[in-house]
Amino acid sequence: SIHSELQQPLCSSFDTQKAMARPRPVVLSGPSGAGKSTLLKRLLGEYEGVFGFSVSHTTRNPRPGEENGKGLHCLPLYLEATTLLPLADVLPPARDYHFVTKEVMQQGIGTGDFIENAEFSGNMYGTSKASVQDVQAKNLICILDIDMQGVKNIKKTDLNPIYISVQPPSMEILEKRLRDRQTETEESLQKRLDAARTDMEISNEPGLFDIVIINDDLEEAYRKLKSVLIEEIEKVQESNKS
Ligand SMILES: Nc1ncnc2c1ncn2[C@@H]1O[C@H](COP(=O)(O)OP(=O)(O)OP(=O)(O)O)[C@@H](O)[C@H]1O
Ligand SMILES: Nc1nc2c(ncn2[C@@H]2O[C@H](COP(=O)(O)O)[C@@H](O)[C@H]2O)c(=O)[nH]1
Repeated sequence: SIHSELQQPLCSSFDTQKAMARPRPVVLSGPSGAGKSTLLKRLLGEYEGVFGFSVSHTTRNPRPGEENGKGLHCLPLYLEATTLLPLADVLPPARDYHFVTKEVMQQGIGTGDFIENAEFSGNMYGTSKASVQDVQAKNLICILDIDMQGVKNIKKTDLNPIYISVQPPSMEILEKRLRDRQTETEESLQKRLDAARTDMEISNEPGLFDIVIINDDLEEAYRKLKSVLIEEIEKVQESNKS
């Protein structure tokens, strides 16, 4: 059961004074394949000791190289050690989860262990209270990489994150990226593309996101991501000095 991981009270009941001092979390959303993990990998690499990734729970099967509960990294590590190429830059980033059964997930939802949960492409996903608390306890900027249902549910909490949407330049390019990533079956790919169409439409709803970043040129998208986060980054860097 995930219940044992959750000893502390939830973020929605955090002490207000402490919450004021805590860095604002970041919600990163957008279609599967838009490039969220790619951008996050760079961000976490450039700013060590500033961000912490909220490790979600999911009922989907792990992809090759994905491990239980580690966060965000590049794969495969053994290859990185044996090559001169900067593989971290050319391989897709692996984003880890707590991989659990449906029963465990449902039990956790039932006992109120999740801030939000959603069904996406036939699998369950959720952000546990503990995953956010673990990061916030270290005074780091907590990053939640979640789908649109998650965004809407987080809006009902008092987490008060910065909301960022990462969008592909077009459906055609998204499909190509997802196919080239070689992580999905045809069925899963079609489900993700269906969800992407809705996501692309909704993302421009006024007030939903603080910024919508079109990830066409990666450098440009990364520059925009940094610019929206720099104030919060500098606050954490300042407080790390003291
Ligand atoms: N600007 C870009 N130009 C070309 N390819 C890109 C760009 N950004 C990301 N990619 C590639 O597109 C694929 C999807 O990116 P990534 O895995 O980061 O998406 P994601 O949004 O995290 O997807 P998911 O939600 O399924 O985890 C990867 O293979 C990545 O290398
Ligand atoms: N609502 C939530 N959505 C989540 C969570 N963790 C991941 N996700 C989203 O799921 C899709 C697919 O992810 P993948 O790893 O299977 O490609 C993607 O859009 C993620 O943002 C979560 O805890 N809650």
